[in-house]
Amino acid sequence: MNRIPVHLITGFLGSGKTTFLNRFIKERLPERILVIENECGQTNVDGALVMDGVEEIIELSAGCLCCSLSDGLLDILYEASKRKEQYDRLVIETTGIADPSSIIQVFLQDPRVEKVFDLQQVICLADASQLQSWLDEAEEALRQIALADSVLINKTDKVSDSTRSEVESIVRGINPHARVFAGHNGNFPIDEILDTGTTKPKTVESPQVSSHHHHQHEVQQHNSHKITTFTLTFPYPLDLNNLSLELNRIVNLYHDQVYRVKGYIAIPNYPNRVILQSARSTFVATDGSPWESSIERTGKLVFIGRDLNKQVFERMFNRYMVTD
Ligand SMILES: Nc1nc2c(ncn2[C@@H]2O[C@H](COP(=O)(O)OP(=O)(O)OP(=O)(O)O)[C@@H](O)[C@H]2O)c(=O)[nH]1
Repeated sequence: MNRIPVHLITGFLGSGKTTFLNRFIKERLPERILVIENECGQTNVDGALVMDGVEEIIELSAGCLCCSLSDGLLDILYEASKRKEQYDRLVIETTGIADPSSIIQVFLQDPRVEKVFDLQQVICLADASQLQSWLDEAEEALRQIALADSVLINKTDKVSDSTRSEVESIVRGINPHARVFAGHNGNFPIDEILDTGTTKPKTVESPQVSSHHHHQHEVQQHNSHKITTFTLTFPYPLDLNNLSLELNRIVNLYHDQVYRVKGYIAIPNYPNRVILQSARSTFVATDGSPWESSIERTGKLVFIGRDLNKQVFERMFNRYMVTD
């Protein structure tokens, strides 16, 4: 069954989420896009703007997501899933102060949701003129960048070229795995953005490190923000049955430190890549694209978190490598 593609739009207050969303909707016409707005309190000025150009407006009685974010979202998604013939895509716009991991979790954890919806991208808008100060003030701004598949640096018309490149390097420092685009008034290449994400070959799935370079991983640390991100690569398939216990252990032990893990692995005698991911909660394994016969069955997992020691994780995972 074809699942509904879902795109999560995050970004700090006033960064241009709604402006981008409006462009997105116009560009994807005649697709029907269901928009879920996560506005605290007011429902909602943005809603009217966003619906402009959408063929069908679906009223969801479950109401606004508000502050009990994930619970509200689940109800809304259950309701939206009953009417899935009425739209082609789902876009969720979060409030500026949301920590996206709780929303990502909902898509990974709930089997009823997972069956119908496919969270394909986390897209983060960043205001080029404000990002530095938001990062200094708010942990959520940092997480939004850290967890994004694409970061759209918006409002470049308001800054000099040098500020713009400074902002770009801050973003890349926090999240070296994201694709970074710069632009203004929400004007960004939608098709390229839709080609990023955990399940997209161009980003996580494409083995950028060849299997001949075993264990040469990058370790990136953005010093002022202490976000650590590193990639583990596995030259061989992994024993998923036994690894699962280890994954549960990671979730329990490192709950406060590991924000996001995403990537794919090979498991012995299985024809497809297995996509593994977690957002501060249970790991979820789903079916990925088939292994082409000419390609070695390797794996790659990206970790994003705070003060993580890569070697610890490397040792944990390497125990489950199946080398024969
Ligand atoms: N100068 C300039 N203004 C912009 C740009 N993009 C958006 N704006 C304006 O910035 C303001 C905020 O844009 P929104 O799209 O509402 O931002 P948002 O992230 O949805 O805002 P919240 O929902 O309040 O967090 C609006 O007045 C937009 O017209 C841009 O690239 N340049």
